[in-house]
Amino acid sequence: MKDILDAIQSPDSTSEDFAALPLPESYRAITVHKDETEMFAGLDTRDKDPRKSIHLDDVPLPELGPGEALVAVMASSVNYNSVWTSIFEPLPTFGFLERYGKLSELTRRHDLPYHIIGSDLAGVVLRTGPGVNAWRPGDEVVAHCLSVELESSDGHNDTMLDPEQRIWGFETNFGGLAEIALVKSNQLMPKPAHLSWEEAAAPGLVNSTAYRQLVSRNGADMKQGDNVLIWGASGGLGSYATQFALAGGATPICVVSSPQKAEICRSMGAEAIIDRTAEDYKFWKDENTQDPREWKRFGKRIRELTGGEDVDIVFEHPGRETFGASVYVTRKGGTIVTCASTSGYNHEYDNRYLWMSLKRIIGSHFANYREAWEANRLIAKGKIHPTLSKVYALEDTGQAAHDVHRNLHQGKVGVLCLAPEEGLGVRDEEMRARHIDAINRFRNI
Ligand SMILES: C/C=C/C(=O)SCCNC(=O)CCNC(=O)[C@H](O)C(C)(C)COP(=O)(O)OP(=O)(O)OC[C@H]1O[C@@H](n2cnc3c(N)ncnc32)[C@H](O)[C@@H]1OP(=O)(O)O
Ligand SMILES: NC(=O)C1=CN([C@@H]2O[C@H](COP(=O)(O)OP(=O)(O)OC[C@H]3O[C@@H](n4cnc5c(N)ncnc54)[C@H](OP(=O)(O)O)[C@@H]3O)[C@@H](O)[C@H]2O)C=CC1
Repeated sequence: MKDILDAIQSPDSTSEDFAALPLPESYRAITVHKDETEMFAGLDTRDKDPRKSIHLDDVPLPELGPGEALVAVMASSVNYNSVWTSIFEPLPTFGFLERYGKLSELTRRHDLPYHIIGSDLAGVVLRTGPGVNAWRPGDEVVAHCLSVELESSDGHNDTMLDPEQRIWGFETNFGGLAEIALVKSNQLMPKPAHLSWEEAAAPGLVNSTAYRQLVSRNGADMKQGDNVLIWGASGGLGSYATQFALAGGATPICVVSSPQKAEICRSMGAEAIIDRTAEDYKFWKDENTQDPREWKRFGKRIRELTGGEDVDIVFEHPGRETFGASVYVTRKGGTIVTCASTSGYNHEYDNRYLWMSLKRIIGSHFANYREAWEANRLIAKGKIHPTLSKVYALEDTGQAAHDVHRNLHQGKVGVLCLAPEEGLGVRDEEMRARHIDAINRFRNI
């Protein structure tokens, strides 16, 4: 592993040097264990502690197949899907690996008693399998997390519709929270040159998801002048949705839960901000009953902030707790676009406000390769910036996931894998200098 790291850090290394490097038989990886999926049985979601289920193991290097690449991972990031994996909710991910393992001789590699998790990476290609022409050993890359087979016609207009669509490092094995990752080569994209490894690894999953959900024609198809209500506007998804709204000429109405988070949104350029804690919205009277008067109070507050307008788009992901309010406050003909249900997946809303006002609910999930590429291109051009706040060592991934689970973080949380320290991997210092304040906006807050 030391030779790999030396090659990555030497400016003189060529593609041939990387191709000639011997690969280790094993590597360090963040895992959950199949024999521990019941460890939190009976506990409330909040009390399930990722620090107990997340392990740092030495694992054997997987065999490289056609169309695949082995990547030396310099840095990764914590996504909420790794929180779900680590608390075995809503399902243990081993069922996904078992199902994938049944698909073919090659996919059987994924069905193991341990799951190497993580759906982001920035690093360097070490080897490519047969049939890979677009990438070579030595290429500096980031990886998006869409894994598809594309053997069915269904996925050929939009690869997210492939029946064998999976999220790498969640529904497949050999994810990014490790020293080496196995990806399909059509997950690879160029690493933005002005960013360090950990900065480059931070946007991937959430930036691509927010791009499809908000900007793409497959999502809400946001246009100039739209009012966009963004839940968790300084969180993983929300910090990119806020940037997309501002960059696209829309008006974000940012919902956050503290003055500090409100300040972060303000520093991104947002003006309309709602602190849901300070304003104490209680959309549910009890576990089964919502309070439409609270939806209305929330809607009035939005109108105050917009000069009397309702929102064209709601960027939804909290789910059960907020969904009734989200449907209510959307303007006539507007769109609620949802990609998650953090607070519960059985949503309830008053359907009269949907059909009578001709609103639409759109389901959105990650992004196809083109959408992920376009989202990454915006990062590479310095039009959208990473929202990295804190960086952990690989062995502290459990603590990092715990922070995200408990909503103690801002923006994105990074993890150093092979990178020995923060700040390495910047290839375009001049461009970096132009954007340094925006790049550092979330750091250490
Ligand atoms: C990028 C980051 C993303 C995120 O962070 S997202 C947040 C994290 N992700 C999640 O929380 C999602 C986790 N996944 C799940 O909870 C489950 O994954 C799903 C609920 C999405 C699906 O559950 P399942 O049991 O895998 O799917 P079924 O479709 O219910 O399949 C079970 C059997 O039911 C059959 N079936 C499906 N649709 C129908 C139908 N319309 N009529 C009759 N049968 C149907 C299937 O074929 C299959 O059958 P057979 O077991 O024999 O293969
Ligand atoms: N389908 C897909 O492709 C994707 C789905 N996801 C899912 O989206 C969800 C959010 O992910 P991500 O943004 O990375 O997570 P984060 O935890 O980084 O951010 C979410 C933010 O939402 C806000 N929030 C959380 N719970 C509630 C609630 N009950 N009511 C109102 N606001 C709430 C919080 O902000 P505050 O406290 O400031 O209000 C929180 O910071 C997760 O469930 C994740 O699995 C994520 C990426 C892709």
